[in-house]
Amino acid sequence: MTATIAVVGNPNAGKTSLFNALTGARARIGNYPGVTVERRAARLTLPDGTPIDLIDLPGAYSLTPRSPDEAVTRDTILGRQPGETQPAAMIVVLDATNLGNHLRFLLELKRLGLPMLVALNMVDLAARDGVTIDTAALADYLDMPVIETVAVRRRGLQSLLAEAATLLATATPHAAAPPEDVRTLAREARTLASAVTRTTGTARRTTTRIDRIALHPLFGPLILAAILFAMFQAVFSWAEAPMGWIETAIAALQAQAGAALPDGALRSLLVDGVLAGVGSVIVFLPQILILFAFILALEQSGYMVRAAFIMDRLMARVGLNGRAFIPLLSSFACAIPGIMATRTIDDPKDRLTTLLIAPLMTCSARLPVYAVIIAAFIPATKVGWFGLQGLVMFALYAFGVLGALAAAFVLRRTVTKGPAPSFLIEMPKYQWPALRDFALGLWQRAAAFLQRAGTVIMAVTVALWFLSSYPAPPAGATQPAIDYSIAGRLGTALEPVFAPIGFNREIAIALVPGMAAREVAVSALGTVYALQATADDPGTLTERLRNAWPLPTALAFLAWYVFAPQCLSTLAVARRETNGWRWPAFMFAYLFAMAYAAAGITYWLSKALL
Ligand SMILES: Nc1nc2c(ncn2[C@@H]2O[C@H](COP(=O)(O)OP(=O)(O)OP(=O)(O)O)[C@@H](O)[C@H]2O)c(=O)[nH]1
Ligand SMILES: [Mg+2]
Repeated sequence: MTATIAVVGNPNAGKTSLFNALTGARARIGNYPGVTVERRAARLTLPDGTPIDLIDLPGAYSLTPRSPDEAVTRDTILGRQPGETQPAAMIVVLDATNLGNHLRFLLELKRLGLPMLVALNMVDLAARDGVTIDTAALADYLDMPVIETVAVRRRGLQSLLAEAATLLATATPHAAAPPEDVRTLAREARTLASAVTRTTGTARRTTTRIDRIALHPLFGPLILAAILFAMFQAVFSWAEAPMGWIETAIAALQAQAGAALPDGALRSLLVDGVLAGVGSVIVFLPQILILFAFILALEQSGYMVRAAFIMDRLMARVGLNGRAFIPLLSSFACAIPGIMATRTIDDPKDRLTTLLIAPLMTCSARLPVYAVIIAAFIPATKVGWFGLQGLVMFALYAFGVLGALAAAFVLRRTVTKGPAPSFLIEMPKYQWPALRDFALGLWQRAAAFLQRAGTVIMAVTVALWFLSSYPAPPAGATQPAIDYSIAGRLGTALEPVFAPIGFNREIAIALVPGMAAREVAVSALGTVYALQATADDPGTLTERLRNAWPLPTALAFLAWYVFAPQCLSTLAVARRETNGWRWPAFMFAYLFAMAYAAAGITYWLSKALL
């Protein structure tokens, strides 16, 4: 059997960066504690030819877990994970700039008696801070190899692997020592750290200086608001040109396919189904990339945790702590990693609340929905310095956040009642995002988006095209063809449910496949309206919507999507994370009620006012 080596250490020490560098894996990294929440393994060959399985683990402070992710780490190290044996050895990753704290966990691990070696990581940042470490003395004291590494620059990896090979070949496990009191270990760690560390006066100066402004009680929140605001303005203004190119390309493809194929079902499937549907989603790639670029920069620079800290006071008002802010901010990308990130929250009720409100954060799949409607109904004028479209987008995100806070407020007083949790989190050091990781992260998101467009969205769109085209209308039919189709009838059946909130039959049709993925609502509208269009109408989806929907309907549709309970994958992940259908069912129900109410209120109010 292949031996396993576990990569262990405190949160944010650079374990996953090291794991990626050693195995070529592409696991998520970020400059804040709690990025990795699951174990992950990859095969690797040591210099002497031995194959091993390297296991990346969630960061932990000790073998006494405080949250579900730390429990995974303990169970893996102790060999308690079902179907797994204890690792043959451990690579303990230490942050060279934070030895005093990180050595404590190492000293605790050492008592287990497993062969160990130390990756003294982030020595580049230590040097920046004027910190040097006497590696030989540290190795001597600990009685194990200590190798300096810079995981993000792939420095020290060869020596690390060579030592790992020697360790596996020669070391025999010691007898385990009984666990030691935490305080004794902490004292030993601090003494050891100061004995091997030389500091010139500049330590952590940069970070402290930036934090004096970034965490300032007045400037802090202003800076955070400005960053988020700039993000939404950028999503609109920077993406405009590339979106135009993609639109032109798709229109050209449609024209070519239309000219090349004879009039009939195949042409309609390709032009009105696949190209109109999938094309209407792909157009949003530039916007999604800009959004992700901002989120990645926030995650990797170290600002994310500051944002959580600034938000803590507001979060406390609704009964959550700042810790919850990180999963919630990740949910701007997608609720699924957001929900998984709640594993780092120690208090179960706090965790459940965060998990239940995560879908209210506007995920990137909702961006196309918002953008289509905004482009169709909100004029591209300027309000002062800002574009009106960007402002509306910002407002929609803000409504999502306010909805989440309101939901948390109510939940914490009813179903997830419990004591107010305290907020304790380590502030990471600021640093520029590593270009390679940044580019890779962006590429992964783009690939995932295009893959969804090519699989789920394409499949659902094609299915919808069939349902909207068949049965074909009888000869001499007077009504539009879609009236006779299965989807048309389904839409007509659902219409009464949605008519009170201003939704028409086409929206009712689009909402059903939109459960698969939220963007599908856009591709579905693209297909449904393309099928309804007459042959000599070359309009885009935007133009078609503008003609077909009154403004109150469009606004109600936006309001619906702020709260929409859709996306089956989110419900499935909620089921997995809460071990049952009870909470996902609750989540669906309360989100549906909120969406319905919000859309209804928006519809009737705007109808009365406009
Ligand atoms: N300058 C520098 N940055 C590093 C080094 N290793 C990792 N980083 C950065 O440190 C941050 C944390 O890296 P991760 O690999 O996600 O840390 P982790 O230990 O897996 O963190 P958790 O999964 O949260 O426990 C990232 O922003 C990395 O880019 C290093 O040697 N030098
Ligand atoms: Mg990690």
